[in-house]
Amino acid sequence: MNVIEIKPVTGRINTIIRVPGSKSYTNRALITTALADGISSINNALFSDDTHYMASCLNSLGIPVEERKDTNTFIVNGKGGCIPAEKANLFVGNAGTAMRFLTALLTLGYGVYEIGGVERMGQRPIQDLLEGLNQLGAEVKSKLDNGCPPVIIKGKGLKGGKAIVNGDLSSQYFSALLMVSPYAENDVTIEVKGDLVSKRYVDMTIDLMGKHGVTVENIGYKRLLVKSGQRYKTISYEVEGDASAASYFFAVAAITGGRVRVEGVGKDSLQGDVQFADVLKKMGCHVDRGRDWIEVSGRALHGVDVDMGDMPDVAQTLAAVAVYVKGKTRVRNVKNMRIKETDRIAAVAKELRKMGISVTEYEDGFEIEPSMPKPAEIETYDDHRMAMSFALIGLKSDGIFIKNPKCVSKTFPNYFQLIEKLRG
Ligand SMILES: O=C(O)C1=C[C@@H](OP(=O)(O)O)[C@@H](O)[C@H](O)C1
Ligand SMILES: C=C(OP(=O)(O)O)C(=O)O
Repeated sequence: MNVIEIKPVTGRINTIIRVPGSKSYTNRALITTALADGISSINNALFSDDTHYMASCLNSLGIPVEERKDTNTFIVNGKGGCIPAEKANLFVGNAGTAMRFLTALLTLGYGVYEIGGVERMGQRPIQDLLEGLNQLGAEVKSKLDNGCPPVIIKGKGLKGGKAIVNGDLSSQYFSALLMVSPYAENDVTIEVKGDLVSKRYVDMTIDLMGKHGVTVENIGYKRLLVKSGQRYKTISYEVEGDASAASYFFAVAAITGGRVRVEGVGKDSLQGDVQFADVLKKMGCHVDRGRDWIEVSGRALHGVDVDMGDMPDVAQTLAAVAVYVKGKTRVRNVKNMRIKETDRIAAVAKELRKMGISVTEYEDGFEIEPSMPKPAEIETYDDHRMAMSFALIGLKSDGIFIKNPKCVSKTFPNYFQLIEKLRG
């Protein structure tokens, strides 16, 4: 495991950058185009661990996915709702979307399938999705009976009907259910028990399904209705830039007092993480938006008290910014950060404390009382977002080292090259 030092920037940063395609849209599109009948292309796709796991699983299932590296395109030869393989043992690393979406996809097959991942994947809950699928007539279970992967799917087609699913852990369960529902024998009604977390990801799913000509009725995130018999049309799909990836560059502007325009994601994006720019605005940054870009300029900043329930993946980015502002920052309503790549609330608190910063940990978030960070070697817990966020702190203070920086390959393989390029 190697370690890199992030050195402070010297001059003022004033730059334009383009971030890779969205992980969430790329992995959704791999599923929906696999279900369409014939050739689709996914352009400006993200090429990273999470999307490679998804693509290689589809290939193992007999659904050909070709990677064109020169153009960041996936060419998918969809099988119209059929899963050619009758047996497969799939590995998805720590890709939550691949695990959840493939579990649902395989209920449409006829065969026996197993999906597993790295050790941490074996601690990330999936029981609510399994119960939802079983209510729709599937036969899926947690192999070790602990509500977590590996999962076993005895494919026999999906009947449809009504499923009542807890909304408080992950929106990915709902995206997974929605994407396969048109291929169920009967109409599907999904009832959300409690309040749904990460709602914007469900909007993204419905939006992409719409691009294929499939409609979903969303009744206030309480009931989701999908008519059976709808079929995904093949598409040539342009993936927009990844808003979570963009957050690190907005934070660069905020922390260093510079100006960064990120191209590839703009004012009409449905990605919840674009709201990170609004949080920075609340802290005192200047924010501009165009059709295909968002620009942040740093100013003197102050702490905020924010609900990040619609953007859990950028709460760590905010933690890095919070170190350099005046006054406390409180992040709320992101309890499910604890079940992601690591327990992200505990990890943020522990690593900031190493730098001498005072942090209060809550069940649903954290509060940071800023002070000048002391030199520290930061543990990243194999969490790409720990590595990417905590590196930002090093752009303004000496002696910040990041352990295992390669873990950024989960969603952003060239992250550190882009950060280095900012120095000009
Ligand atoms: O649907 C998606 O693409 C995602 C949903 C979110 O997960 P939860 O719904 O589990 O919060 C997010 O954290 C993840 O990175 C991607
Ligand atoms: C939580 C994340 O990923 P996933 O749940 O898709 O593994 C993430 O990318 O921050």
